[in-house]
Amino acid sequence: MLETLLDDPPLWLAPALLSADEADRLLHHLDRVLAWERPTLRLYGREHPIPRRQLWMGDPEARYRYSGRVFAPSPWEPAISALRRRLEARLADAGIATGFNSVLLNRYADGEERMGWHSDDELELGPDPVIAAVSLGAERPLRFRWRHREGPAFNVWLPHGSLLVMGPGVQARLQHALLPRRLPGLRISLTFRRVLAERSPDR
Ligand SMILES: O=C(O)CCC(=O)C(=O)O
Ligand SMILES: [Fe+2]
Repeated sequence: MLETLLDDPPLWLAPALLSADEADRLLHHLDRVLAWERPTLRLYGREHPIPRRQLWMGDPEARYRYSGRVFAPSPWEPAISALRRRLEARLADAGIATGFNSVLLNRYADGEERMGWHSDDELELGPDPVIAAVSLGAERPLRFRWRHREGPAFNVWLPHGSLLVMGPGVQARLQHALLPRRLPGLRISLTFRRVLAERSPDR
């Protein structure tokens, strides 16, 4: 069920949170119904469209800062609320407390679309966040590297319908990226988070 990929800090994978049928249906549903956005990032005074599409969703108070801007989340879409309940139940069974109140959805049209190196270590996530990532569509590797070169970089391949859990310490000690690859096919990921209201930006 939950395989341990790394002990310290903990990284867990459930290769089949969803059945292939459920994952297919959810992929096409989300692709069709969501109002996907392609915001721009400001880098050295120039605006660059991000190399993927995305959408923030969550409770109204779960405001989020991203690239110097504050986002108010879209309201929960029913299929995503259902997925949240299901993965929270699965994690509770494994003794992992969550309380997710927001999710970042990422849509990669093909292998060219990507996300660069980062840690999800924004202040509003608190010091040791647990982040749960559901993957749908094309199987691609999430690449990890140690911030202080404690070990070699490694790939985690994320199958259609899988759940990857980044436990306490993963953001502090590692970075991750979805690098471009010559792979065809749409991929959507959902990264569930808990934004702490008292740390949430108020503008
Ligand atoms: O698409 C992925 O699997 C990675 C997404 C990610 O790192 C994020 O949403 O912060
Ligand atoms: Fe991330």
